[in-house]
Amino acid sequence: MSPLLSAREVSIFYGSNEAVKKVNLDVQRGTVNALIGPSGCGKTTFLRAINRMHDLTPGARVTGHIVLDGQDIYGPGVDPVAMRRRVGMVFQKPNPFPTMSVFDNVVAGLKLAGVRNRDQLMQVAERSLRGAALWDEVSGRLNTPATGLSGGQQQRLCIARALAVEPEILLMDEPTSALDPASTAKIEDLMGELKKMTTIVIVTHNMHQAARVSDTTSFFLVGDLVEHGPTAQIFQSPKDERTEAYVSGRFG
Ligand SMILES: Nc1ncnc2c1ncn2[C@@H]1O[C@H](COP(=O)(O)OP(=O)(O)OP(=O)(O)O)[C@@H](O)[C@H]1O
Repeated sequence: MSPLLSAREVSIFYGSNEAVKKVNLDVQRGTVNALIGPSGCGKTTFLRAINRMHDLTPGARVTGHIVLDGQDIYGPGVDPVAMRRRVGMVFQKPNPFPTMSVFDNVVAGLKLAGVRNRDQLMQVAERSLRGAALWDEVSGRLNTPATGLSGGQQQRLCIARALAVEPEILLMDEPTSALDPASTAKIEDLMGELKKMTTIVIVTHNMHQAARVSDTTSFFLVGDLVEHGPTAQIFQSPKDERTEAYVSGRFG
């Protein structure tokens, strides 16, 4: 099957600084893909390019091609707002809409798209909250403020919010780095279920996490994609000695 996402010769510049250098990467449908590497190597920069977030950063420039399900997202005539609807994003720190209830947070994207039918919104809210393994904890408090949830619950709420609009791909930028170990474990457990619904690209600093949750791993080093392959191979028998040094904890 053709990959869901193909990056071809993708370079990303901040002014004259080339933070990502001619990256080629394929992501298969229904998989979890981890981006690993030391601080400042370009993982987040690459992730954000998949959502055209650099359009909003003054001085940032993306060259090359990122093809999502057959469409070059940087192609002429592509509307970035429409394109971003196909891509979900979960950030490092949970960022629920603070003035909204749990329910309104989950269905915010649908409401923005004009859906008003209460039954339909309820169905989507339940499906998304179940998908994010949060339903049982919040089904009795859907109309209470989202800010009343714990940090881990807020992050799963953000995952539910992303799932509600059925993204083709879900980008997660260190989604557990602000969470305690129990909440982290819950989100890691969730990954296997999430990939039945969508395709995931996750940036993580935590190599154990990458090894636990991902099918493929990409190792970045100062802007280069040094090695990409099945996670077991990257961690147990990497081909490049720099990957070997990193995954065995000798630097980074
Ligand atoms: N908005 C920005 N403006 C200018 N330079 C930036 C910007 N964002 C990132 N950079 C630079 O681009 C390079 C890659 O940064 P990036 O945040 O993508 O790395 P990272 O691998 O995600 O790091 P970390 O693991 O610390 O989050 C770094 O040299 C960083 O300083």
